[in-house]
Amino acid sequence: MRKAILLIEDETILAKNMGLYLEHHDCEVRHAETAEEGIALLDRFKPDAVVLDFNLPGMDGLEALRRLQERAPTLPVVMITGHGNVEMAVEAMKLGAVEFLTKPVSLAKLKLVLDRTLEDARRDRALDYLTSRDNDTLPRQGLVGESGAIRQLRATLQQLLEAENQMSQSQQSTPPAVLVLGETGTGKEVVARTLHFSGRRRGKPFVELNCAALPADLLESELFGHERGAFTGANERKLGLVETAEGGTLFLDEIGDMDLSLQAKLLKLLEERTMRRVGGLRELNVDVRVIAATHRPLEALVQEGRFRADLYFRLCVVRLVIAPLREREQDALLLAEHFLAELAGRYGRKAPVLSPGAQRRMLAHGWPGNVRELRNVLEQALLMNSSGQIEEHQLALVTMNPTTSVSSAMPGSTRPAANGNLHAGGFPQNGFPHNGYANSGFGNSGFGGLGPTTGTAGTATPVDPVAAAEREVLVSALERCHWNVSRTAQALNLTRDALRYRLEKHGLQRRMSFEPRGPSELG
Ligand SMILES: Nc1ncnc2c1ncn2[C@@H]1O[C@H](COP(=O)(O)OP(=O)(O)OP(=O)(O)O)[C@@H](O)[C@H]1O
Repeated sequence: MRKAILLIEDETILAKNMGLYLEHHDCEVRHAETAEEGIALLDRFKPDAVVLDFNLPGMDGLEALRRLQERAPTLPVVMITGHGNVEMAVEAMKLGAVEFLTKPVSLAKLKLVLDRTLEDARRDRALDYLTSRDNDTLPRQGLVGESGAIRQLRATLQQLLEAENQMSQSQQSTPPAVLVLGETGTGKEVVARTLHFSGRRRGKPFVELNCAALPADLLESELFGHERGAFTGANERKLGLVETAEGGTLFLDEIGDMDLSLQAKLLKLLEERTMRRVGGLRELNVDVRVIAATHRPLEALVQEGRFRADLYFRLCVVRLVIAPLREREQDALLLAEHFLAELAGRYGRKAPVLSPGAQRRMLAHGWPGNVRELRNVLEQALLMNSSGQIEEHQLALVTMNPTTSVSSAMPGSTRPAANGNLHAGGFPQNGFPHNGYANSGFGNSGFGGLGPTTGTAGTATPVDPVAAAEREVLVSALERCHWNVSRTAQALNLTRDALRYRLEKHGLQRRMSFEPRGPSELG
């Protein structure tokens, strides 16, 4: 991306040379001969950095620096002066100048300084973003649940936190790695966040990365960063997430999917507290606490040679296992109450209660998608409900086709996956699963309460209960949002395209066209 650089320099030849050089290196440059002119350019040009001369006609460089800082406190300013002006340089640094160059200016050095300055600014912005996002997504109540398994987990977390607090400052202060195991949706990330935000590192970044989401080479550069020119396309030096998490926590989700070659680098990080950027020559010291999680049986992966045993043992210094929801059924109703209150608040409604029938249904369900599934089912039920009481038939609990297996079964699961249920998934972007359920007994699962749903042409085709539920959710949300597509998509957490696809599927777009806003919204 081209960087915007504002030069405030009254020496025309120097300014021209700097401008040409920077433009040649993919910068967009504006030049002002006085501080007043430069400050006036700020709003229009919105520079990424300013190069400011000390000795300017009119307002001098220090005063200009003060004004620039007032107007744009995070804007990096590089100062330029003649030789020997040490006092002024010190003053400028105190005022927040990021760098100081003396005349004659080496253009290559100026470029290096700007590169570094802009990279630091990028990292600061990333940290600000991560911190604000963490504050937004921090679970307010931590782990909800009163089952023996959750109480035990909370007690272990408490012990861990106390042990960390007692680590004396003189000792190696990076706490040991933690491995969190549990089926998908059991709350592994909640545990990781609880450890970070309740511990000594809470003021530092919590950085998460899903190791299954990227191919190995991208993952490596994402984690460890790279030097400029390390590979084709590496036009700039980039800091990795390990460095971004300095002083804080790196949460590596789906660690079981990490490539073997990268596992070696991670082991080095854990053992020696050092890392090297891709294409870099220097070992860098880092202080990052690693929390890794997976729904896969890591022990089995070790035996198969797909996960390094030494890394496994290093990660296992603290090993936390979260029981699946079906093994702590009593938590289901507590979690339901918690989510209904939270979601009702979000949708600006009064929290509904669960009817006795709905409670029984929830207690009998297998929850293969665990707490995430429970939350999604309740969100959907809440959207469909207007009576203040959620009935059994409003819970879209999908029973799994016996031929479909849940890949996430953990060792120790008390119920074979094939007897469980398929993740119902709230309102998936690709729609509710509705193939293959015809013979699965799904029709008896309580959707009858939605009433018969006609097809687009009103023909008496056999009712597909999942499609019926989906249609019901759509209609109810559309009505609440006065058939406004954007607002409905937002309410259902869908993209406009995904919603449009679904409206067409259910023949609902014709109805939209009668609404004044409909056709243009549908695009
Ligand atoms: N005990 C709990 N109390 C409150 N909320 C929970 C609890 N467990 C899970 N959740 C919520 O359930 C959802 C899924 O949890 P989370 O993302 O932590 O699961 P996960 O095990 O990391 O899943 P995955 O393996 O798919 O990454 C989140 O919305 C989370 O806030």
